Amino acid sequence: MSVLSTLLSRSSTKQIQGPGPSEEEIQQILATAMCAPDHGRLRPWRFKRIQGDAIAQLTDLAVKTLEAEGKPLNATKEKTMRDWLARAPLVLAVASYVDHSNERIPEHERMLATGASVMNILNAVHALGYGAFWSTGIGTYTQGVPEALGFDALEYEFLGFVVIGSLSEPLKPKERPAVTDYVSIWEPSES
Ligand SMILES: Cc1cc2nc3c(=O)[nH]c(=O)nc-3n(C[C@H](O)[C@H](O)[C@H](O)COP(=O)(O)O)c2cc1C
Repeated sequence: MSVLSTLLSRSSTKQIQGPGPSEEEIQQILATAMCAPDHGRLRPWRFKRIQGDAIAQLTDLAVKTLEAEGKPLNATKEKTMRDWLARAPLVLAVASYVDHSNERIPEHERMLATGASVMNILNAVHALGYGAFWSTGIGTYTQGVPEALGFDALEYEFLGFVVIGSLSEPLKPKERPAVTDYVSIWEPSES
């Protein structure tokens, strides 16, 4: 597949299963994250690899923390999340390092760089024939889950999880919006 066909055919999926990418493939996927655009070379992206038994522990942690912080999942949502994560061979937790000492580059630019690094990951996962889904569920918006992963809220903006695995069914082509609905040509006024 050409690079452009890869970019144009990517879509997010939760229809995944084991096995996950090999260690060599994981290194290739993560290397693409390091190629994201990055104002000031701040390298704000941070990832934690969560694999094997640690995924079940993350799932329990998310359920318990959401409950303890007054945002419990209902039974259906809990089951859906548990079933999905039980099939996942690899989860990446994503955070952006805030670096309060740097006043030159606004924080939103660091978050954009981290977002771009995740986009590279999603595309690399797809290029290698795997599936992925970026989620800000799984207790992302709690205090306890990011903290347990080592992403203290004072230093990091926690941006959720990328759940990765082999496709359990082929990706369905997805209808995408027309470019013209979102892009126009600027015509400067003559005055
Ligand atoms: C930062 C971020 C967080 C997201 N969190 C969720 C989420 O918690 N739940 C969800 O259903 N989709 C979430 N999405 C959307 C999916 O990851 C996915 O992009 C969406 O289903 C559209 O699929 P596509 O990537 O094939 O266009 C999130 C997307 C982004 C960029």
